Amino acid sequence: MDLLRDLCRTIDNTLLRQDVSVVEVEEFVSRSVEARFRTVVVPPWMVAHAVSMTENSETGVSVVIGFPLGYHPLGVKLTEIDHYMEMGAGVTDFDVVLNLSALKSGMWDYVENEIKGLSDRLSDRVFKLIIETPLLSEDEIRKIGRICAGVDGLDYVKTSSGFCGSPTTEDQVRILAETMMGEKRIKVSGGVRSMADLERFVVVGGDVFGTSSGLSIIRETCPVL
Ligand SMILES: O=C[C@H](O)COP(=O)(O)O
Repeated sequence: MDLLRDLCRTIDNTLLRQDVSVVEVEEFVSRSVEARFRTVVVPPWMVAHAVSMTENSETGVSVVIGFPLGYHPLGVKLTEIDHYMEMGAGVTDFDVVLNLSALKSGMWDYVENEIKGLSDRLSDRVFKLIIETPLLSEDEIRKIGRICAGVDGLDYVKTSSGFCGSPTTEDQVRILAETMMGEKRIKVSGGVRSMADLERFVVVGGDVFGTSSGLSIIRETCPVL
């Protein structure tokens, strides 16, 4: 049972479908709190509700920023962040999508300044940067990995929004882990569907996992949950 508990503490259980109803989110948050998942990730307009539902539990709330495409100006992302900061410490984690358009344009200074600007604003929260590895070349993963490794206050590099059309692969995680050499933790997300997926990503360097299959993954081990 301890192993199962440790496993749940590595999972940000995610429900971000565009057409999800309030009732579905409520059921999802209740079950996630029972399972003691690390955090729940819900549509932004229901974050305040999730915060009230997770109060006094071991489960935090992650909010997504600039989601899912990431190409909002930095000022817009910061305004979004401030909106959730006002909800208090119950919004524990911020998962922010990087500006991939700037990255693909070779605007590495812009990219680095964006990450630093976000990190300054998120100094007292868990800051995860979504870099969308399925859309990046090996060189680009290495370059963004090196930048991320050098930014104080960035807690996790997260592989994918889960909305980019392709899953995260083991190779992408391995390259990222090699490049960052333990300087930042890695949240693997986008296509993590089973315990076997989770295990293969642990082997290549995943520390925590974002998945919309959290409950079915733990039910592989404990069917009563
Ligand atoms: O952050 C997590 C992702 O949105 C989940 O992606 P997934 O639906 O592929 O599990």
